[in-house]
Amino acid sequence: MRVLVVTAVPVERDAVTRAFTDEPQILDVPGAELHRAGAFDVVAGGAGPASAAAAAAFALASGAGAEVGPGAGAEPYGLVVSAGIGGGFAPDAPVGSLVVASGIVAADLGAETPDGFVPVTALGFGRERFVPPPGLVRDVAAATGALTGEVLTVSTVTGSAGRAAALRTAHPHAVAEAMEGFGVAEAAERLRVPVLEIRAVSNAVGPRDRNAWRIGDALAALTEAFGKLTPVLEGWTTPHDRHR
Ligand SMILES: O=C(O)c1cccc(C(=O)CC[C@H]2O[C@@H](n3cnc4c(=O)[nH]cnc43)[C@H](O)[C@@H]2O)c1
Repeated sequence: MRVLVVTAVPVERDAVTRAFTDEPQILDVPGAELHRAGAFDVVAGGAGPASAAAAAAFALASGAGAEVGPGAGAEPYGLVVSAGIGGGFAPDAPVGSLVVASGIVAADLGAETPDGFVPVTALGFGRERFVPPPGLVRDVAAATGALTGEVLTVSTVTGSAGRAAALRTAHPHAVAEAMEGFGVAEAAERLRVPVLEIRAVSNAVGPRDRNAWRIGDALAALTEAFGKLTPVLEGWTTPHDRHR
């Protein structure tokens, strides 16, 4: 099974491919540059849900997921993974920890009203959550030592204790936030490809302190996690474990 991984920035992409090789094969497909390492095609699609959705959609539609060669079928990608660094909610997800999303949630998609934030579904359209395959989430977490919980997709990085508290009140099962997961999930859903989100925690969600971000440590944790994924994916039986 070929896996598409979507990161925001090139250093995250390279942290993923480094788990397998120092010299990934580079494939230019319309709208995306795929770095191929083993079963993983990795694209740095840009920051934010819109960039991530566009990059994921182009890569998925490119046909690059089709295996070629003797005995191979024309299989599309079997899994899409939104991956990178992220902010962790204290105390559950400390800096340096790894998170696998049990739910991928659009936390700021909706409307502000005098009574507070109203999610898009309460407005009568759209969706606010994708649920990755539960068995795969469990197995990836077990193999990598990751925590599981909801990962919020936000368009604005949280920068205050008040906003962090409000997000946790609205999403009590949230353990992390990042900016791409929901966009990747939207693209994957259109082709009925299962989706995962894996985040290495580089900073705490809360008052902005860019100097405290531990990006190098988080990128190393991401590399280590992807190095442990191959046996998990080889043992995964997709039809029995679909997302909802
Ligand atoms: O400055 C650098 O060297 C650097 C290296 C790697 C990545 C970055 C980024 O800024 C990545 C942005 C990416 O990270 C996610 N992220 C990380 N922390 C948070 C957060 O607290 N809240 C939301 N998103 C976060 C996010 O997915 C960004 O797209 C810089």
